[in-house]
Amino acid sequence: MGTVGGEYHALLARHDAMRLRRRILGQGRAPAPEPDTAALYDGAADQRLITQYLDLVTPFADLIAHLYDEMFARWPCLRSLFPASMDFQRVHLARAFWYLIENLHRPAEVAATFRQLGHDHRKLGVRPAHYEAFEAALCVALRRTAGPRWAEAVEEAWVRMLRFAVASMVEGADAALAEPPCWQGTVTAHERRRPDLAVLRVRLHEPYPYRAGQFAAVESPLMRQAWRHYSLASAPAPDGEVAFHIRRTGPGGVSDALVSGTRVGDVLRLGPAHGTMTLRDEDRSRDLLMVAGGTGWAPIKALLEDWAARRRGTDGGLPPRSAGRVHLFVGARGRAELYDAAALAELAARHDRLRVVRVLDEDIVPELDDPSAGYGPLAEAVAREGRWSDHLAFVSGPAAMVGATVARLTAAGMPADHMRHDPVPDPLTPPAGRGAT
Ligand SMILES: NC(=O)C1=CN([C@@H]2O[C@H](COP(=O)(O)OP(=O)(O)OC[C@H]3O[C@@H](n4cnc5c(N)ncnc54)[C@H](O)[C@@H]3O)[C@@H](O)[C@H]2O)C=CC1
Repeated sequence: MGTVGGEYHALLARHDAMRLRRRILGQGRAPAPEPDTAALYDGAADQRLITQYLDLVTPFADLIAHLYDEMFARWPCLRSLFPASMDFQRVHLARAFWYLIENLHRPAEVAATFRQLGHDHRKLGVRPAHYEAFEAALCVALRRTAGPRWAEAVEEAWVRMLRFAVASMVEGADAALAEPPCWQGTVTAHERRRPDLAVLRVRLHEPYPYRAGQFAAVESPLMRQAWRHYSLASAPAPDGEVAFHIRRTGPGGVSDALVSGTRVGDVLRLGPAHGTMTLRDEDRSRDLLMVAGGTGWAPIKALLEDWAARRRGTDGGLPPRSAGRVHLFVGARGRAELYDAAALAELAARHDRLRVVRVLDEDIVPELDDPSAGYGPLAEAVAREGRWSDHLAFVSGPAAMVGATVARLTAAGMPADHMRHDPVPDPLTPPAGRGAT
């Protein structure tokens, strides 16, 4: 298989192109009916069996260590598909196991999640044969971790669960055959706005499909196969440039590489864009509430650009119509942390229907006798400032801030379908910017 570098990916690209060609040429023939794997799988039965014996293999740290040891010992060439540091990978796999086991009684939902994961995994260069190696290593690791009380029937349940997830991943990857597994982009600007924060502009080499408010996995050339999620901080633009707001959370991680080690001219790789925190055509005349904490401002900025383009009718969608108002709350711990103040001021000056409220932690005096004071200052300021139940809300920032704001808005009568935010916590993928070291 060689390395995960250019040659291997070029080979995969040729293989995908051949499969796509065969698919297109075969289009005249009636496609074979797809079996509905989710409807055929009795996930609830496997869930019961796996759960009954779960204490033998949890916490998953040992199981996962044995699994990777076994896999890399038997197939050393697979090591190059993984990043140098496996820490994040281990956490990610433990999350995936927990998600699977807890949701196996809802196979359709699990299948949808894993189809998306399969789509996203194309960028790693993963092929179906790799999943077979993973399965063999998992069986060895289960036996080694569980010891003599392990039962064959439980292992079979684990294998069925894994094959179900893998079948969904392969389906997701196949459905995306017409698009590149990842996109390359050259850094055209790198502005250090704070010692720990940079704003990057990246020009994609090929058209990159995404919508304002979405996020994508990003890889730095300094840390191959270590991908972290960040929001696209600008709406799609004709010049093919995108922006990212990256905060370094510690030394030696991907965010550190992007903030401290990246220069103009470097080439980054992006995975496909995901996320449902987007504006839709039917939202254009609605009043919007936008709440951004810290670098959670990145997708909100993209959404505002999208909103402004829709108002002007330059988004290529429906003709312009009288837009609703936008109330934007931007939270930061202190004045020095407001890293995009000039852009905020410019937006506020340009749009009469946009009202901007900056909320600084240090300006807020907590009310000690308020039972909800623990919710945090930004959420409190939002709740204090108005009645929002008729608005459509977009909330982005630290998970605790998003949770607190959503709780406040819900308590004030805002229905769940009036609020858009990335999942908190996300079942499988750490959301944009999270786990960024
Ligand atoms: N970089 C990106 O593209 C994106 C990043 N994010 C997430 O946004 C977060 C941004 O972090 P920072 O910039 O360090 O924000 P921060 O820690 O400086 O806080 C920003 C705001 O959130 C509030 N806040 C912080 N912790 C809170 C808590 N426990 N409860 C209630 N409110 C709280 C603060 O009061 C402040 O107003 C990260 O968790 C990141 O994962 C989200 C979307 C995109």
